[in-house]
Parts: sequence; structure tokens; C-alpha cells
Amino acid sequence: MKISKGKSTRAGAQTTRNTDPLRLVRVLLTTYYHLKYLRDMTSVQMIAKDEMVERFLDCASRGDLANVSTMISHSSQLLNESGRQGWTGLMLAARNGHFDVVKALLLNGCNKYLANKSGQTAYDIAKFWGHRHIARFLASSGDVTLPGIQPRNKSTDNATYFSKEYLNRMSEKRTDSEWLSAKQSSPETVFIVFHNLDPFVTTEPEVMNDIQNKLKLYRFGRDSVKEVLENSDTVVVFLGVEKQECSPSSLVSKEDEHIAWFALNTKKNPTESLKITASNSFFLTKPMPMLLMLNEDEAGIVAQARSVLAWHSRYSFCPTCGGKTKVDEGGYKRSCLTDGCRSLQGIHNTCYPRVDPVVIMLVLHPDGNQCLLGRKKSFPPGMFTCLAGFIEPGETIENAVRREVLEESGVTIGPVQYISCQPWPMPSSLMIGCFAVAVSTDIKVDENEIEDARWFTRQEVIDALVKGHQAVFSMPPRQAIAHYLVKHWIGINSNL
Ligand SMILES: NC(=O)C1=CN([C@@H]2O[C@H](COP(=O)(O)OP(=O)(O)OC[C@H]3O[C@@H](n4cnc5c(N)ncnc54)[C@H](O)[C@@H]3O)[C@@H](O)[C@H]2O)C=CC1
Ligand SMILES: [Mg+2]
Ligand SMILES: [Mg+2]
Ligand SMILES: [Mg+2]
Ligand SMILES: [Zn+2]
Repeated sequence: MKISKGKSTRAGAQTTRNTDPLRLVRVLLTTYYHLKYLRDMTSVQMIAKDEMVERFLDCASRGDLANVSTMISHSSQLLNESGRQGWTGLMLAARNGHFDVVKALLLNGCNKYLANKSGQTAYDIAKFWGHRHIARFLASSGDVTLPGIQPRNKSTDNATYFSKEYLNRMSEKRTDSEWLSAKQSSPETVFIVFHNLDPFVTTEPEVMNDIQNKLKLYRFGRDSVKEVLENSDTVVVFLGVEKQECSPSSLVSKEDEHIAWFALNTKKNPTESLKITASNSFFLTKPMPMLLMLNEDEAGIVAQARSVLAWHSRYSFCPTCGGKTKVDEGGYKRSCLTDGCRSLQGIHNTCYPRVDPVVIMLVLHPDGNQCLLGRKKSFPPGMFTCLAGFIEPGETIENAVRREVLEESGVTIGPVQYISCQPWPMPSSLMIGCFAVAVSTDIKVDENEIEDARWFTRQEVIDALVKGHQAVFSMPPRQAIAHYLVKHWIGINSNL
């Protein structure tokens, strides 16, 4: 993580001031949006709120514990509010070494996992600025720990591509058809459109957003998808509402008033009936590897939307009686239309979106210095990855790991440890990533499933990560959990 040190103590957000050539552009844009924002506001109360946030951040930044405490006792919402560059009071207090303020904010329930626009949490900031006692406190506090339960592990929890939750799913609203239709007609609501499960994307960077990523989901408004929504072939899924931390300056307090997102899928190409204003916009064909080119927030949204839409496209008839079905619960249920069908009595998993659990494992040699990787015929030449396989009915994760490794490579596994997981929306798997320690080392490849499997040394793996194609083998893309597991094993920071 890169943070350049500057002189300012008000906000580390200003620390790149002397070196950043785009600063002037950003300042102008910020001023423009700020003025536009003020002009758009209708109530004096809103301005007062904005000022209050500014004052709160200032007090936190200066270490004014008395005022910080008074302000949060009046409005706990201030705890997670942020100012320029996404800096919260906690980050500012951590930046300037105000331990008492950090403590008070955390004790009052402030979210220590929020990151600013450079991706730094309060912990990262405290560590960088040398406030070790604050960093230690931030690392250890806040999580509820129970005997035998591991504390939340920031490095493995939600660390994989497709796993970031940008939206609050608000499942309780799925049965509230009045609320759902009000949201569908709201001018603020975001619609994302799929055609045969391919999302509509644009290469145009949105103003004020991160411009590093090449592809963005095209965010349609209600009027642009009107015709598509009226089409009987269109499937609509309610995805959720934007989380508070996605729009930190939002003045709306209740989550159900936040911006809602819906996904649409059509069989017929809807391009003509969509109102598209940006050039360079298209349906993203070839899910692999194209779906790996989205930014992390949007990858999470696609993981959810594409899996549910894929379920609709594959399960249009009732699996119990073969009859017609209708879409219910905001797209999260299909109910049979045949009177007396067994699926209408009680609860049946056939009515809900399916997820296929898959184990994926990095097999470690008993000497601790080699790992087992394999390749299928269909892989690009030279690429090796972790072994993987579908969990079968009535099987535990550990037993599935042992069975798949034995089937595919002939290697026997002892201990198995869960590391991390990844939704894989092609169409709807959950990859469960584990380390598996081998107790035998002879390899006997099952040629029906894989073409080759080999032990690679730690050095060969590091070379593959660092040198790419000049190494003895090549790694899967960084977005795949296999890549994550390998890096995790050799202890290389995932930002490498
Ligand atoms: N994200 C990542 O890093 C990686 C993801 N994967 C994914 O893991 C998944 C499973 O890996 P495989 O080695 O193919 O599994 P596998 O070793 O269990 O073999 C696949 C075979 O299992 C059978 N099968 C059993 N249940 C199935 C189900 N629910 N859906 C489809 N086929 C089923 C089929 O005959 C299929 O040909 C694949 O979808 C693959 O895309 C695989 C490697 C890396
Ligand atoms: Mg297998
Ligand atoms: Mg397999
Ligand atoms: Mg299998
Ligand atoms: Zn039925």
C-alpha cells in the first residue's frame, strides 16, 4: 500500500498535494460538485448537517475528545461520516495520533473497516504514521470474540474477486411488492442490463470515480429501460440498496431509502430499445476472461446478478412437475402455477436460486516447500492451477478435498484447513478455498479429468508470480481464488 507522507495534519488525503499533476482538475471538479450540491439542496437543515460533519471531522482531527463525545451522543450517524477523499473521523484521529478519540469512536460503534478513497483503513493510516499503539488497538478491538471462534481475519475474509458486497441485499423487502415497484419507478434507481447473461458495460470512466479499471457496468435509469421492462421476456431481479459506506455523504438515514439496484436479463438483444448515451458501450460476451475485467465492487454485483439470472434461464419450468412457473420475491423465487403441485406445500429448495459448492485446494508437500498444481487440456499452454472439484451430496468440505485430490492426482491428504472462498458466477458456484497437507507424494493423474499434475517448489512458484511467462509454468489470473491461495501460501502481499 502506497501512502506518500506530506506535511498536512488535517487530512492525509492532502498528502499527495505536491506530486499529483491531476490535483488541480480534482479540486475544480470537487468545487463544481460541491457548488452543484449546495444549489440542489432545498433545505437549510441539510446545510446544517454538512457543516456538522465538517465540524465533527475537524474535532476528531484535532483530538478534541470533549466535543467529539458530545457530538456523537447527539448523532451517532456522525461516526461513519466522511469528508474529502473518504476520510472518516476515526482515520483523522488515527492519522494524528489521538488515541483517546480513536478509543471513544470505536467504543461507540464506529466502523473500523471503512477505507478512504486510496483504500486505506484507519489501521493502515495509524501504522503508516508510526502510531503503533493506535494501530495495535485498531487491530485488536471491535470484534466480538467467543471462545473457540477465530477473530475476523481481514486478509482472508472477503479478499477475493467477486466477493465484495457493494449492496445491502435487504432480503426482507423482496416480499414487499409495493416497495419494490416504488423503487422500480424511482428516478434514482440503477438498472443493470444483461442479454443472455452478458452484462452491458462501458469503457467510459465516470467522473470522480476511479479510472484504473477498464470496464464498468452501464448504470441505466428507469426511463432508459422502460421498454425492456415492459417486455414479457425480461426477468427482473432486485439486487439490494447501496450500503451507507458507498455513499458516505448521503444524508439519508434509513437504509431502505438508499439507491436501489435491479438486474434485467433478456433473451432477445435489447440494444435498440435501450436508451444508451455513452459511446463505447456493449454487451460483454465471453464471460471468461471478460468478467474478470470489472472493478472489485462491480464484480461482486455481477456475481450476485449473473448467478440468479442464470438460475432463471435454466430453471424456467417447475423441477417438481414440469409445469409453468412465475417469478416471485423480487426475483429470488419461482413458484409453480400448477394447482396441487407438491412444490406449493411447505418449503422446497427447487423454488430458490441454487449454488453449487466446489472445493479448491492448494495441496502442500509434507516437506512444506512444494505444492501440487495441475492443468486441464483446455487451459492456456503452460498454465497450472489448484485442483478443484464439486462437493457431492452428503459430503463434508474436508472429505470432498480428500476425495477430489485422490481421484485427480493419486495423492492422499491428511489435514485440511479452510482459507477463503469466492463466488464464481459461471454459472453459480461457490469456490471453497483450502490448504490440504499431503501424506503421500506419488502422483497418478486421472487423465479423464486433468492432463498433468506436478509438484512445484516454492522458488518455481515465486518465479511464476514474478517473472510470468519466463517461469517454468504460468499462474491463473490474479482474480481466481487459486492465485490467491498460492500467494497466501508463499506469504506474498496480494498487491504485488
Ligand atoms: N476460481 C478458480 O480459481 C477455479 C475455478 N474452477 C471451477 O471449479 C469448478 C469445478 O472444478 P472441476 O475440476 O471442473 O470439477 P470436478 O473435478 O468435480 O469435475 C467436473 C465434472 O464433475 C461433474 N459434476 C459433478 N457435479 C457437477 C456440477 N454441479 N456441475 C457441473 N459438473 C458437475 C461433471 O461430470 C464435470 O465434468 C469448475 O466450474 C471450474 O470452473 C476450477 C479451478 C480454478
Ligand atoms: Mg474431479
Ligand atoms: Mg477437478
Ligand atoms: Mg468431481
Ligand atoms: Zn410444479
